[in-house]
Amino acid sequence: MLEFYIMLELASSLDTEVEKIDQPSPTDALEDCSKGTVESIEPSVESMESRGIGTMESAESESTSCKASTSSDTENQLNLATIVQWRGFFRLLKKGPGITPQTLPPLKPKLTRRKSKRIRDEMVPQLCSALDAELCCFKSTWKNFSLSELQEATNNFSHENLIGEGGYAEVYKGQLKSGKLVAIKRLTRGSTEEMTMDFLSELGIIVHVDHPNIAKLIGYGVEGGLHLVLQLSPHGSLASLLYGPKEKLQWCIRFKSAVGAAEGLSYLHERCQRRIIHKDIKASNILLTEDFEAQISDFGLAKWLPDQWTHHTVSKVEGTFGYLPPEFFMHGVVDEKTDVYAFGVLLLELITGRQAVDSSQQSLVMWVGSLNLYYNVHYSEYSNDSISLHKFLQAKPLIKENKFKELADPTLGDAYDLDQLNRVTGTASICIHQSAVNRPQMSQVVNILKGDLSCLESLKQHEKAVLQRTYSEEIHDAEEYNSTKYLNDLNRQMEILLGQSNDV
Ligand SMILES: Nc1ncnc2c1ncn2[C@@H]1O[C@H](COP(=O)(O)OP(=O)(O)OP(=O)(O)O)[C@@H](O)[C@H]1O
Repeated sequence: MLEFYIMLELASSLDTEVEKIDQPSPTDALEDCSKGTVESIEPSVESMESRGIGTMESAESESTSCKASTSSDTENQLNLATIVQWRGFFRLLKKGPGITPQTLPPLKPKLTRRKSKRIRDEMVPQLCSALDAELCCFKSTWKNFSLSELQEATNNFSHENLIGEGGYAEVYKGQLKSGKLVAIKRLTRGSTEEMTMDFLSELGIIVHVDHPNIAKLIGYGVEGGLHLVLQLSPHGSLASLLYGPKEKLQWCIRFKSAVGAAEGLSYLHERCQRRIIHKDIKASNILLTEDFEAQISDFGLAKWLPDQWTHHTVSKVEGTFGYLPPEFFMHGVVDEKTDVYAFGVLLLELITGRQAVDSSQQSLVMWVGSLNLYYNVHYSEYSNDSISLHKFLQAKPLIKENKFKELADPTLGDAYDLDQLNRVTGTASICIHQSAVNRPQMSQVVNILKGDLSCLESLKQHEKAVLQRTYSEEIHDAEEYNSTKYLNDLNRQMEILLGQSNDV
């Protein structure tokens, strides 16, 4: 009866709500679901500043690789249903403690009205039943923290407890009554709607993941703002260790975190319940546990892709400058290879100790390119006769000219394992391959980093297959698109985007 009343109440504003679906918004998986909940959250947020320069946004519309058409009635019904569901969800979040599986609204992918209607019609019934089952896995252990508990834990969000700041949030170190140390992420930037999207997106993704290399959520708080309570990573992020005032990172920690982050990404892409694309892999989003195990964090921009979608297309530039691949710039294409490219840039950071974009706005990818240090990888140069990484990399100018010293972080001195450095550099080269199809999958990256090179053979076959299709226009374009053009484009995009972000 109550739901019927809310539906009536909402029906009058439905047109407005439906219109909102076409408007730009930052998150995906839970975006539609969260429409209409914004007013009901009422977070008292202190700061509504615009987002950080390092993270960019512009107007968005999204599409998938699938064709689409349907009636708007179905969509209105879906929209209304999800609005009602999310209102209930937020009431529950406020009430706590814990969320039971039955009370949560199902997740569904974001599908814009114009471009993805048919797939929505086809998918929703399947999704609902599949998701109902999945909701049983929802983490009812998450605790709902009151504002006073969070204030007590953080000494009233004191400046001394501030351990991190991102484009969207402030992160405070806290100690719970039990003595447990936590990190409390308080969403502070963007409009109320944007913060809500981020919050829901992060919750909606984290609920599906469980892996040693993914940050762990302990609970949340929706009183006096939106808060995520996470396990504290005592060493902070890779960025804080690589670029902070602390002692320089030893090579063994760099290598361990590269492997750990690769394992976490491989899990997100290939082994968890959903195909999850993180979309914002970067040094500040890789946290380190007590024993320097890497944990991927910050799922505010993450997307999940249904299996039948080859990729997702966005017209909104979101992510972090310096980590975005060419196909994203050119066509707005998002898929696993978006993360693979960003991971390649992260590897370059670990090797060189240089930021993806430095203070003079120079991109690391361009810097390495301009030094002509790339391996310019062609798998065909790898010979099956001798399955050794040395062979695979031997032909490359970097090794030949013994240029490692130019590339490696000078603070490392000679304190690195040459074999590992070889592997990491070779992996970085193939991850930032300008053509997404030639980048490896993350499970292959894990294998190569660990020294198992058997996947190079399948990459080589794949490369051959791609080359055989050179008559197709698309591939022809890709061939034509040489590294000089790529660097020029990257440069141009950087200027455009910096112009954009400076305008924000
Ligand atoms: N669990 C944690 N333990 C320790 N430090 C953390 C934790 N979570 C976040 N931080 C610190 O806070 C910083 C900002 O966190 P986070 O990246 O989640 O915020 P954000 O606003 O979403 O950032 P972004 O601009 O990348 O989207 C991190 O780079 C890290 O230094």
